[in-house]
Parts: sequence; C-alpha cells; structure tokens
Amino acid sequence: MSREIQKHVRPIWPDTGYVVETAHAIVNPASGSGRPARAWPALKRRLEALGLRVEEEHTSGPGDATLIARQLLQRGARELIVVGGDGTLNEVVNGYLGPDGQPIARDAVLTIVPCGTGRDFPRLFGITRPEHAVSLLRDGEVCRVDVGVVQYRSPSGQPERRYFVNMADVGLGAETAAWVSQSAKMFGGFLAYLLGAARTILRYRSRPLELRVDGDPVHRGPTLMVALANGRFHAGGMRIAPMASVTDGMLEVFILHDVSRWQLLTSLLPAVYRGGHIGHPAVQHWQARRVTIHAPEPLRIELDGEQPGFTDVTASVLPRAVAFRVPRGTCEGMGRG
Ligand SMILES: Nc1ncnc2c1ncn2[C@@H]1O[C@H](COP(=O)(O)OP(=O)(O)OP(=O)(O)O)[C@@H](O)[C@H]1O
Repeated sequence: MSREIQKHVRPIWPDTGYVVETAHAIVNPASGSGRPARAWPALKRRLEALGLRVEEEHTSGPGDATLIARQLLQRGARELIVVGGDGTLNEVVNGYLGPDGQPIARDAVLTIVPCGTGRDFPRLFGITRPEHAVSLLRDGEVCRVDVGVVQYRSPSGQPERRYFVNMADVGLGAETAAWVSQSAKMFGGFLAYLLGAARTILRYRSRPLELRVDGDPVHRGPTLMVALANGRFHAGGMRIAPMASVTDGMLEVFILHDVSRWQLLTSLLPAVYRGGHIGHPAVQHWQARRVTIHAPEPLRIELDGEQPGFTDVTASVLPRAVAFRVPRGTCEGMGRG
C-alpha cells in the first residue's frame, strides 16, 4: 500500500487499528441506465493509482448485491464500495445485516459511489458524484446510521422482512417508484420521478388504511400515502422529511390525506421539493420507533426505491446499525435541522 493511502486511511479507523488494503466494489451495471459503465472504470483506476487494491464483482440481477455483500463479509472483506443506486445500496445493507439485525462484521464499512437514478440517500451527506468516493476513502469519517426494518407480505402472500436505509412508503410514492423503475429512468432522477409522480397523481385514488404509531391508533380512513423516513430526501430530491436524522433512532412518519388532484399537482407536488408541504392541512407527521399499517386491500410498498411486496406492514428502527464513509463533519450534521 502506498504511503498516501496509509496516511489517509489509518486515522479513519483508529480504534481498531484496521488499515484498508483491499476494497471490494459491488457494481450494479443496470443502475442509473448504465451509469456505472461510464463512471466506475476511471474511478477504479484513480483509487488504484493511490495504492488501494480494488476488487470488483458485478451483480447479475435483483437480490445479487445482497448475496455478494454477505459472502464478501463472511470471507473477511471489511471495505465495501457500492457502485449503484439506492436500490443496490438497499440490497447491500440487507447483506451487511444478518437476520438478527446485527452486522455480519461490525468493523465493515460501506462507501457509496452514487450511480443510480434517484440517489436520495447519499444526497443527505452531499455525496452527489461518483468522484466523491476518492475523498471519502482517503479522509472520510465513519458514520453509523440507523436502519429501518419492515415486515410485509411478498407478492405471493408470504411474510417477509427487509431492511431499508432511506425511506419506506405505501400508496402514491410506491406506485410512482414502480412506474419509474419500469419505464422512465432515461429521463434522469429528477425528471423521472417528477413525471412519475404527476402521472401517478392523475391515476391513483386514496385507499383506506389504519396507522398505529408506537402502539397508538392515530389514523383510520382514506389515505393517499404513508411515508416512513429515515433519510430526508425521496424520489430524486423531494425534501419529504426535512427534520429527519439518520442517527436519532427514530422514524419520521407522514400521512398524506385525501386531497384533490388539482391541489396535489399545483400545491403539494411543487412544495415537497423544498420541504414546504410540512404544515399543510393534508399532511400529518409523527415521530416513532414502531409503526404498523393495516389496509383491507393490500397496498404496494416501496423500500429505498424497490417494491418487494404489499401491506400489512410493521416497521421499526435499528439504531446505528450500518457504518458508512461520509464527508468529515456530516455525520453529526445529521442531527435535527
Ligand atoms: N445485472 C442487472 N441487470 C438488471 N437489473 C439489475 C442487475 N443487477 C441488479 N439489478 C437491479 O437493478 C435495480 C435498480 O438498481 P438501483 O436502484 O441501484 O438503480 P436505480 O433504480 O437507477 O437508482 P435509484 O434507486 O437511486 O433510483 C435493483 O432492483 C437491482 O436489483
């Protein structure tokens, strides 16, 4: 390893004395309409020129990043680079944490190379371009972030459990994400989700559901969307939870009540990009450690841009469960505000 990497890497992990020698990249070639093929090879060469050995594995389809991450960690890998979007990151987090909610390796750290369509989770830390990975690996700080865990029904009706790191939602958001992941990625994140949201608003109607927050029944009735936010951003930059912290052990819970399509399109949709929906009479907000959503008719759910199944949903938080490399000073900046 070159002196430069030694110098910069050693202080990152002072409590264990661990020094990064090999980083393992998990590359989703399908993220962001093929962005990894354009961004990753040159970035990898830059990292290698700094003395870091980089090994890479490409995913071949849904679920693969979970298996690859799990196997790498079990074989002793400690530095994982996630080259993809929030969906790939979600899969890697599901390999990083075992079924008991504990990390497979507590000293393993994830570095994000943002290559997806929405890229909402890394946006939280100002990680917006693939090149940021160089400075993260050289002198980023390790930030342990909370993770949400959701129980839901698979498409065949079986109970399943999955972690999310940024956002879980039911209704309008999940339907928008389903359409974007099928059809609109070539427009890029902001436009794809804006088009998707407008299209879904014109077609979707409210559905009855019941919401419990930390055991208390807080809502029962027609609902357009429920969002459980760990991070602040959603759907290509919507500031859905401006008060959220990924280190406070809580989820921000939002309900969008039944309002007219006109109000949604002309008032709420533009407002959500600057967080201006907070305080709107159609939007209600709670903080919670545990949330349940019961709907008589199964509703699609979204976890970090993926749509693994349907309601009913039970969600809770695992405090500080996954370690990420983030720009110095941004981890504690994830407190409220
Ligand atoms: N080789 C592959 N071919 C097709 N799809 C793949 C492949 N490998 C993984 N996938 C799937 O690609 C999907 C999308 O990945 P990802 O979310 O990273 O990109 P994105 O949707 O463009 O970004 P974002 O979630 O940030 O909007 C995931 O569901 C993942 O399972």
